[in-house]
Amino acid sequence: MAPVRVLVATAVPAERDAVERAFTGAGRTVIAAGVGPALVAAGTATALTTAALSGDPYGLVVSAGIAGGFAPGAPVGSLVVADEITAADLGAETAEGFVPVTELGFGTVTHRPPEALVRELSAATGARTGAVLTVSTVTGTAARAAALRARHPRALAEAMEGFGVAEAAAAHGVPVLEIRAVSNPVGPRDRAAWRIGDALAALTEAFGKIAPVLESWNPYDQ
Ligand SMILES: O=C(O)c1cccc(C(=O)CC[C@H]2O[C@@H](n3cnc4c(=O)[nH]cnc43)[C@H](O)[C@@H]2O)c1
Repeated sequence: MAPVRVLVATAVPAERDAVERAFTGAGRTVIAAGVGPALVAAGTATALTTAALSGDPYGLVVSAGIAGGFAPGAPVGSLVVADEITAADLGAETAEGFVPVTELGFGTVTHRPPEALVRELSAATGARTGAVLTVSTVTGTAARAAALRARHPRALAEAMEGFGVAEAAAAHGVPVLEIRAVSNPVGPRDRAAWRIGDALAALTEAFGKIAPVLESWNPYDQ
């Protein structure tokens, strides 16, 4: 069986380049589709549609990049593979607190990557597995971090694109993964302390280990 074609969607060129350093070749595409769920969803959907129309569709989509990590589960420098990709701020604020769109009768807030593949990638890379939240606003206070953790006790990391990538993949019936290297703790804002270089190096190392796993992955073995 031929390997599935893989589309990796990152936010910014530095993340794209970090992935491409270890993940290139036939059937592998890495794009920098922009910051935030809407822009990355548009870029991912466009790439998926173009490939499908050309008769060579992708069989797997991966959201990848750096992220904030929730303490103590995901320290700076660690790697996270999502077993759940959840939109954390898609809903309504009410007097009783946040209500997700699903409770308002709309859409979805969670996508689940293929379980067996998540296990294999975690074994190959040493990554932690858990929920990765998608937010439109980077958390900047301890109070917000605590509120997110209270609503999502399984959350290991937050980033800004995973759910957008997953929505585009779901619209095409293609499975999705999210892989994040932690550059900063989720909490009080200290942008100068983000360890971006270390996280990008961890991302490159991870994709070197991920490549052979995806090469031999059978999508019917979910
Ligand atoms: O300035 C640079 O050199 C640089 C290199 C690579 C990436 C960046 C970014 O700023 C990427 C933004 C991207 O990172 C994710 N991210 C990282 N930490 C968090 C966080 O604590 N909360 C939410 N998102 C985070 C996010 O996906 C952004 O798109 C800069």
